[in-house]
Amino acid sequence: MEAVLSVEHLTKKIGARTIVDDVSFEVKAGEIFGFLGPNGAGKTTTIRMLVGLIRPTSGSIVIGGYNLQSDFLQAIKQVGCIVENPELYPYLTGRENLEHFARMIDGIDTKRIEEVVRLVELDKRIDETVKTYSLGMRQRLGIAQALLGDPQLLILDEPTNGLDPAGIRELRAFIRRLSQEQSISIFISSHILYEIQLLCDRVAIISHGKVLKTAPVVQLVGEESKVEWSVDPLPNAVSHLSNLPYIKNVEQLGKERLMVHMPVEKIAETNQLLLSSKIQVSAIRPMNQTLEDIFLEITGGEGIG
Ligand SMILES: Nc1ncnc2c1ncn2[C@@H]1O[C@H](COP(=O)(O)OP(=O)(O)OP(=O)(O)O)[C@@H](O)[C@H]1O
Repeated sequence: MEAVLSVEHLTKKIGARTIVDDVSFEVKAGEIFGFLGPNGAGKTTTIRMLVGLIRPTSGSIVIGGYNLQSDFLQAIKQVGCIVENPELYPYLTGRENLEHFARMIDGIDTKRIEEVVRLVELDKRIDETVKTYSLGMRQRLGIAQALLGDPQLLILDEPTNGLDPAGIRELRAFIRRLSQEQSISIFISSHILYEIQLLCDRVAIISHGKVLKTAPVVQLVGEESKVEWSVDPLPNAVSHLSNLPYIKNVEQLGKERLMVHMPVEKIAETNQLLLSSKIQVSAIRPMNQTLEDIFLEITGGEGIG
């Protein structure tokens, strides 16, 4: 699949500190790509480089085939973004805000404004002042503004920050619809693992300025599973399970309960084996592994900030 954004060996040093350290990843056409890391990991600094707000110390950024360093204007035309909060004028209406930003981009007519308003589903409220909007509506107006120039890539920095759970759900559904209905790739940064897990196709995990892993979300979540087993007698079960090559870890939870790190597809086979060894199995509960667990594993137990 074609890459809409290609980042290679991106590094940003500020003074003696390396804030972004040799970061490489690709965002493919049509995908929702998650950029996941704790506070202070270097996400915003990376995004500020992606949209040309600050210069990389080294490395390259290619957007829609254009190199950001050597072909800045063409490259930047391919991107719509909201870094931190969308900048909106509260005393103007939603439409007036869009008209204002449209004046700064060549070739945006009222038809395009109507289109983006429909896309972000603000038709009914677009002629009201922004100060009457909820935070979720402001976010959507910000996204409308980012979409004005019909970009190939939309970059959203922590878009759910400050939203309530209903607002987060709404924004998630909206982003998914946007990705399905428009030919646009979406890059979302977040420190909320659950968000990325629910929304993204692929994810890069960043910590201390370095990308630790890039993988499809399903692969990450599927790779590692925890299964809780209720067994009796427990010591026999532990010794049998510990000898199986596909079992990574066996943790004792209670007198009869074990948490076993294993592939979900091996549950039936393992159950047979325990039963044939006269071990009673009274319950098997696969736990939903979250990206949080995976993050902790990759970073060797470091918190998520
Ligand atoms: N101009 C700067 N001068 C010095 N340090 C900086 C500068 N900009 C960022 N940093 C530091 O670089 C680190 C990464 O910051 P960045 O904002 O990119 O992280 P982040 O992953 O976006 O986290 P957050 O979600 O908290 O914004 C932080 O420790 C921050 O204090």
